[in-house]
Amino acid sequence: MNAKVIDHPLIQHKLSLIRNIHTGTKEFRELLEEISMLMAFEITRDLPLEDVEIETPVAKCTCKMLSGKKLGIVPILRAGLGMTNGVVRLIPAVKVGHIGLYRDPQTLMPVEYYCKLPSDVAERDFILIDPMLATGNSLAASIDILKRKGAKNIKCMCLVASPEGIQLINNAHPDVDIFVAAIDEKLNDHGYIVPGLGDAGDRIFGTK
Ligand SMILES: O=P(O)(O)OC[C@H]1O[C@H](OP(=O)(O)OP(=O)(O)O)[C@H](O)[C@@H]1O
Ligand SMILES: O=c1cc[nH]c(=O)[nH]1
Ligand SMILES: [Mg+2]
Repeated sequence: MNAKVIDHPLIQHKLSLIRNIHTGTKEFRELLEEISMLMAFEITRDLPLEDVEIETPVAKCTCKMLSGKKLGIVPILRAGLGMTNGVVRLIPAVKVGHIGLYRDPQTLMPVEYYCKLPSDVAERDFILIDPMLATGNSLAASIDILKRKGAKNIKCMCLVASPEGIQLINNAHPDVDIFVAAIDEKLNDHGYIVPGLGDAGDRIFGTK
């Protein structure tokens, strides 16, 4: 299974606060941004480094810096926006694409309404961002879009996943690694993750 649970205590603590029905919009947003930053720290741990010569106030030395690998992040609208700033704060020069999808409540299938990606998709490694991986249909469709445009190296960053969603991505896109803060128990009859955190988009933007 290409799913890794990032079980750092700080992430787990903040996730529990986020799940709480009594956590309001302001706190929800702040916590989600903090968790995103912590998750991005782990997801980027294999970024390549190169040697550079640096002169400190004391001596010259050989140090490590990022080798300049081209990276892009792609939040899936709307809820993915809630995890974007945390990553951008960690990687300030990262290019940001957007894929707009909403899940039809009857069919649970994604409906695409927007797509704007960096022009050099084929040259970049991507992190797709969406807090909720429920049926997996939205994430699978987004991976399809990125691959059709030429992306070859895609990772996914989700806050909470269902076992069903992870299975679907593994079957459809076995080359794609998924990083999550938690794998919950199941989906309910309406395709919501149980226990989950409710509707992530509504909780981030205060629309319900
Ligand atoms: O795995 P799935 O079954 O496809 O469900 C997950 C999708 O549902 C939510 O978005 P939603 O459709 O509510 O749109 P929103 O972000 O605009 O609220 C969530 O942010 C995912 O994109
Ligand atoms: O539990 C879920 C499932 C889909 N979308 C959400 O925001 N939450
Ligand atoms: Mg929603």
